[in-house]
Amino acid sequence: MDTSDTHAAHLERAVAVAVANVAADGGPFGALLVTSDGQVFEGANRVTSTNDPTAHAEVVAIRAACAALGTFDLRGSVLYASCEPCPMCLAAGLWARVDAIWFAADRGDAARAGFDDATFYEFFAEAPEDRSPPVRRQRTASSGEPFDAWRALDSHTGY
Ligand SMILES: Nc1nc2[nH]cnc2c(=O)[nH]1
Repeated sequence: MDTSDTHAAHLERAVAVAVANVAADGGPFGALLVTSDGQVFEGANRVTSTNDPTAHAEVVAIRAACAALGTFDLRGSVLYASCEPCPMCLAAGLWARVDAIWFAADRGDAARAGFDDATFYEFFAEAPEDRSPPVRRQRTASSGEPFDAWRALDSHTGY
């Protein structure tokens, strides 16, 4: 059973990864993915160094764990982040099926350092028709075909 000391120790490490990443010209974000058997996978923000806007610390940690473990399902794992996950990272944690997410600093702290995490949460709080940039549906004749093909295939790998 994880104690609050365990969570604090993992968060301290995520924060240390974030601080070290600043000196390496990366964003001030670090994350740890800890599996149920205690394996630890670290991620540091790599957005500017790899020209990848999705390379947030949490996503980097999830990708490292999935690549090393050979799975897309991290059930039983816990994601620790130096800062509250942005909506993308939160969704990545959901898709990875992690059991819990813990964070240290919050979206307000990130905003004070010039990051848009809080702004992007506000995007989802807006009514869909008021969101900017707009996200609009355009039905097409073939839009159902991918799901038809998926349902028709007995051997598909669900996730
Ligand atoms: N939590 C988090 N927020 C961010 N905002 C910009 N980059 C990041 C990141 O790597 N992690």
